[in-house]
Amino acid sequence: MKEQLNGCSFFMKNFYDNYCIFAENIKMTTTETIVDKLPLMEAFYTIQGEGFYTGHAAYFIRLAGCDVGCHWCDVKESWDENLHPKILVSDIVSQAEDNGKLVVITGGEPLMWNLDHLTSKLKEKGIQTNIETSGAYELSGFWDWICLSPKKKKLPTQSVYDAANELKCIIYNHHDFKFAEEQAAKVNKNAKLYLQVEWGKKEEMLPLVIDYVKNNPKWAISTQTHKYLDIP
Ligand SMILES: C[S@@+](CC[C@H](N)C(=O)[O-])C[C@H]1O[C@@H](n2cnc3c(N)ncnc32)[C@H](O)[C@@H]1O
Ligand SMILES: Nc1nc2[nH]cc(C(=O)O)c2c(=O)[nH]1
Ligand code: SF4
Ligand SMILES: [Mg+2]
Repeated sequence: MKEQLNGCSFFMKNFYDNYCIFAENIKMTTTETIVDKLPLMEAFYTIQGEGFYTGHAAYFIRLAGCDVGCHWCDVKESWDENLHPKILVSDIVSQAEDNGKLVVITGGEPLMWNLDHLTSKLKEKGIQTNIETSGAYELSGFWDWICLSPKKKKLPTQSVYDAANELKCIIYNHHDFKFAEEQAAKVNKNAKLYLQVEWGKKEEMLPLVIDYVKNNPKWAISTQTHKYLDIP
């Protein structure tokens, strides 16, 4: 019996050691090989124009690639990742270091890529990491602030509903108010709630958004202030 137990614990220890080596290898592969480069459309230092951080200086890193297909998207040039160069994460981070203390990762849909490596390197440099995402892919990365802007065409994953700090719903038509309420019911209860009018529909829809927020004060208005300020 004792021999059997000894054998068993030897087996378990061996299994555990091998598992740790296996897990470490996977970690190394994802960190070093798969995501040492990311498709970058542009990076620019500006003022956050939307949501909770409106008005704060921020360095925007716009990763390329998106398959969600919003017909009113204001950055369709980002959709095809093949049109943009793959840049070393170390170079993206060193550029960010020269441009303030807050980075916003956007796109395209940034969560198409595993963002663990990029965000851990930014955090190592003491930079705050915020993300703008539709939530259509599983959450990766280490975040100080997550802005979830859900889209009907490709709904968010549970991982993003659970971790979001703000929910920013775009109002293009009347049905979008209903969709916004459905999304508010799915996001974690601490998330701040914003309605943002679709830029091309603001003359028609902004008065409705203003009335809606006055009648439903759990919501606040987010406007694309950078477009009024005529900055990037
Ligand atoms: C270009 S998207 C990139 C990040 C991510 N794909 C997403 O949709 O959240 C950045 C933000 O702009 C919003 N947005 C895009 N086009 C817009 C438009 N025409 N009017 C208002 N907001 C818009 C998105 O909903 C999102 O909150
Ligand atoms: N100034 C400024 N603020 C922004 N907030 C979210 C943006 C985005 O495109 O993700 C954006 C942007 O493109 N410019
Ligand atoms: S998910 Fe974001 S980047 Fe993709 S089409 Fe919609 S607004 Fe544009
Ligand atoms: Mg924008």
